[in-house]
Amino acid sequence: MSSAPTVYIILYSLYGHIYTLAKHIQSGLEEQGLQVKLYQVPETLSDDILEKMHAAPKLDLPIITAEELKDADAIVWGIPTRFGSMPSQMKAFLDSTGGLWANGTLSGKPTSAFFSTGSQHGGQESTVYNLIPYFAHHGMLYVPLGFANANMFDNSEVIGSSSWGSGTVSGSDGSRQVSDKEKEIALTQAKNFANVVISMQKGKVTLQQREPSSTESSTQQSSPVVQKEKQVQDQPKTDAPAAPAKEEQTSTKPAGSSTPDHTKANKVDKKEKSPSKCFCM
Ligand SMILES: Cc1cc2nc3c(=O)[nH]c(=O)nc-3n(C[C@H](O)[C@H](O)[C@H](O)COP(=O)(O)O)c2cc1C
Repeated sequence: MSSAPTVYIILYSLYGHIYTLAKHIQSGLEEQGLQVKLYQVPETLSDDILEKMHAAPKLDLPIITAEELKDADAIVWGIPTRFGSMPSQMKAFLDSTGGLWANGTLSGKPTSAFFSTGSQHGGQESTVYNLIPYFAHHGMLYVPLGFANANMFDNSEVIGSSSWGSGTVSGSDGSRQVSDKEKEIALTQAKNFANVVISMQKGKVTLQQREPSSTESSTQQSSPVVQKEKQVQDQPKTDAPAAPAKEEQTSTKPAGSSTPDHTKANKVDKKEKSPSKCFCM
């Protein structure tokens, strides 16, 4: 693991504000020596509807697929607010990551996010609340911004951002552009996030050097589905049938006996052997 970590910035941007912020996040990450790839999530609205919404021309960015996420060392999400929440385009993409969840593919990857709202109090913070469950379920490591930039204490003008991530305020008609202070906050977020990603990479290398065979298990936890399957595979196979439940009830085994209770073990065994069904691909 000698090359620089690769960060994916994955965004949805209808009027360009998130894209502008993304370019600053990208600069901040690259300044710290990271490789960055920008992607947009698939559009779910028809051209007809997009025209009625006065959407800007589609961004010239590759469209991300869930499968591609496995190649990212870290992921930063760019999210414009919709009714205090994330847009359905972003949610639809995140909902397509069930297969990755089942395999624990994203577990342990650092992640962060930045936001855009039309108004100052339009829900940058509530938007992130809808995002964090996805990170938690995947086992991703969410890195917030904190109050890491002095502009966040400046109340003399409208400034987007919160402790959860940098942000901009586009104005209700989209005419306000990302301000210099918001750009500075985005840069701070990117640099701090880059430091986390770099530190984690160094930690992984150190672990690899110490215990080469166990790096995988010590740095990345597999998902419950994978663990459950492994548990079933690892269980000793026995041809002995489970003892009848009646026997367990009438057992006269003395208290404190060190003899293993096979009756009980067999009962658990039987239960565990019915593999869980996964709702994902
Ligand atoms: C359907 C819809 C719902 C929106 N809901 C909100 C909202 O709840 N709060 C808010 O401040 N802005 C809201 N906006 C404004 C967008 O957040 C704003 O256009 C966006 O952040 C601009 O980012 P972009 O230029 O990257 O598309 C909404 C816009 C649309 C189209």
